[in-house]
Amino acid sequence: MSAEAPRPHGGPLHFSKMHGAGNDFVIIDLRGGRAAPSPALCQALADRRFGVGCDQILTIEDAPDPGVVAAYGIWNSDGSKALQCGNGARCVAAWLVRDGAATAQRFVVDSPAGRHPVERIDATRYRIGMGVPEFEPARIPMAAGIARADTYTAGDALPAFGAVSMGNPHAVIEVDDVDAAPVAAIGTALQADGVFPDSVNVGFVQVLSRDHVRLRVFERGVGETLACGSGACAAAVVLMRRGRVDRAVTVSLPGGDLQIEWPADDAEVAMTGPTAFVFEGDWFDA
Ligand SMILES: N[C@@H](CCC[C@H](N)C(=O)O)C(=O)O
Repeated sequence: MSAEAPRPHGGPLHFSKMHGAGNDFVIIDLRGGRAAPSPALCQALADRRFGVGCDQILTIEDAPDPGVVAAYGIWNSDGSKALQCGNGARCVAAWLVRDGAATAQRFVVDSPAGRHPVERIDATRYRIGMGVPEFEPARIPMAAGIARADTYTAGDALPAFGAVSMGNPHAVIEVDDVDAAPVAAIGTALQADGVFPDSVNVGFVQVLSRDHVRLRVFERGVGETLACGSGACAAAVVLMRRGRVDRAVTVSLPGGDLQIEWPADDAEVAMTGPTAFVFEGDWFDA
C-alpha cells in the first residue's frame, strides 16, 4: 500500500461495506477533518482479490453548512475522482441514518455534483433528487463543435447514442437485446474516443414497454457494474425526451431495479431504490 495512505488516529482505517442494487461501496468516515484517501489507497481498497473489493469508495465528510446533514466524496475503483453516484447517494443516506446523523424522514446531502434531497421510504429504500439533466453538449462535456447530443454518432465503428450529464457524463445506446450488447468493447471504444474529453459512462438500454427498460452500464473508472444510478437516470431521460417511454419508468439492471421519475424537462429527476449493509471492517497496512 502507498506510504501516503491516511491513517485516521494513526490506527486501522474503519470502513463500512455497502451496496445499492449490486453497485458496491467501501464507505469511510472522514468527519472531523481526516485526510481524503489517495488514489493508491482507493485502488487498494477496491481490489477484489488483494483488498476489500468495491466499485466506488465513498467518503463521509463534514456538512459545509447547517442545511445539509453531511457531504460526501466519490472515487472510482481506478482511483479517479467522480462527481456523481446515484446508488452511492442512497447508501450514504442509509449510512447517515444508521449513524444517527440523519434523524428526519427527509433531509439533504451534499455531493460533488450538488445537493440531493433525500426521502427515506422504508428501512432500506431511499428516494433521491438527482438534479436537472444537462443536454447542452459543452456542459456534458462533449468535444467542441457538437451542436446537439440527442442522437450522435462518433464514427462508423460506433453506434448512435444520446448524451446527457446527470452531474457526470453519460452516453446512452438503445439496443434490441441488452444481453447480447458488446458492452465492454463499445464502452471502451467510446470512452477512448475524443468526443468525450473527460471520458464517459456508457449505458446500453433495451425498451421492454413504456414503463420498463433493461440497462447495462460500462462505467468510467470501473468497467461494467451491476447497477449505475446516474446511468439509470441518464437512460430514462434520454428515452423520455425521445418519447420512447413514459415519465415514470422501472430500470432493471443486472443487480436490481430502480424507479426513475422525470415529470417535465425542466424538473429534477427522482431515483428510488434499495440499500444494503454488507459488513464492517478495519483496513490494516499490509
Ligand atoms: N455507480 C455510480 C456512478 C459512479 C461514477 C462514475 N463511474 C463516473 O466516473 O462518473 C452511480 O450509481 O451513479
